[in-house]
Amino acid sequence: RRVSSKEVFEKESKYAAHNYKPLPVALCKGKGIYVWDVEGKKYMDFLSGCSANNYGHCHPKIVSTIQRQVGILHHTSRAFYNDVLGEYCEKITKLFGYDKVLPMNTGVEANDTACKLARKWGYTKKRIPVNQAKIIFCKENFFGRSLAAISASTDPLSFEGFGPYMPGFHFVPYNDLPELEKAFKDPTVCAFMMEPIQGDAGVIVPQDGYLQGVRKLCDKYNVLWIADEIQTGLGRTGKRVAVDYEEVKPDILVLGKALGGGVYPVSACLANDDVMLVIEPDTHGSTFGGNPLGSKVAITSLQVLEEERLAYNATIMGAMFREALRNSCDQKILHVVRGKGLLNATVINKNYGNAWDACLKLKANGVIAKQTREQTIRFSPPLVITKIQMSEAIDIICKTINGL
Ligand SMILES: Cc1ncc(COP(=O)(O)O)c(/C=N/[C@H]2C[C@@H](C(=O)O)C[C@H]2C(=C(F)F)C(F)(F)F)c1O
Repeated sequence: RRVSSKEVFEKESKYAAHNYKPLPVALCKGKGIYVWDVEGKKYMDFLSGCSANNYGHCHPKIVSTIQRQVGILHHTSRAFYNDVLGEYCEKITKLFGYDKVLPMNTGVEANDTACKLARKWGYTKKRIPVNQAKIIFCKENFFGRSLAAISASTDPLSFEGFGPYMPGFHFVPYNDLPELEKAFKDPTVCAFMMEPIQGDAGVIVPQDGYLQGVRKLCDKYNVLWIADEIQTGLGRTGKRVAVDYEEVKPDILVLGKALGGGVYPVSACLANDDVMLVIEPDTHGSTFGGNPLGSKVAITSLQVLEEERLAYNATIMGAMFREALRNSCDQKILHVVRGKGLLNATVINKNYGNAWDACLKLKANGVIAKQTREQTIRFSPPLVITKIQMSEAIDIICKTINGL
């Protein structure tokens, strides 16, 4: 007998920490953009596992890669070499145009690694007095849930009750170059970490030219630019990485989520030798970072991204999505549609209820998505979505929104 949704909800509530309040849907199967719940109901996945499932559920090439490699060699630690890591490092550094990669597992680990690299570079190359290095973050940024990451958060939900906080972390408003320049005047600043589009903040797209402005200011004040592309990277915004929109290169590029094909935690910090080589043997690492199983999956995920031209598909499908919602949804109810590629969000006018209630109604109509803020719904389907599937989803979303 298959378990019921109710039993799934109860068991998880009884035995799992209550660190989330999931949408009440119990999934048991996925294929492409579709998922099924335990009662057999089919949904279109418009969250893509927080943008880890860019390639859709159970992509055949990714599934066969992990099935094959897991039976050959899945973990060695970095105490020894393995025949996959070098191949993966060559592929990812050449694809994104950096000298080297430091392989980690989760997004927050890679961002933490980027901060360690930047501080070490600050002391050895920018001659910042030891333990005085500052890193600048944007208000409303999200880089994970670790103690360092929440020290770089302005969202009480992320940091309240978990102090004391990491010293040397300071804030500027997002999308504000004059404020950023003021902060850079402090010679102890070693880096500026930001998301090219702020995800958790509700898909906040900065003005055109912001990224070029950041690049110029980082050059002028000898500050490392860390771009957190864990959510925006790997085709999600319609480019290989979102910074490609302004043809600028960060000093440290951080990737994660979809890098592991949605089947295995793989994250990465990419940098050139003048930054990367400040880390010497045995001064940083992790048990699973660079393991052959995750590395093999990452090779395949990068292949799929390129072969299936998923960034281009995200551009086309994203434009179709925003166009349709702007034209077919009642503007009284839905007055904002924003994003790039297939990273989009809408804001529901609070006279028509909140985003959570809207997501419950979307679920009833066959689309599952999640709110990021009280009134904001993020829509981020897998990048493999087709025109027919997108038009079907648009019909459901518009019907639901107009019926709020
Ligand atoms: C830009 C960026 N940088 C680093 C990380 C950390 O990566 P991680 O350590 O999780 O692998 C994330 C992770 N984002 C996830 C985590 C999840 C949760 O509730 O924690 C909420 C979710 C999320 C947020 F926050 F915005 C979204 F993707 F749904 F949109 C991220 O988005």
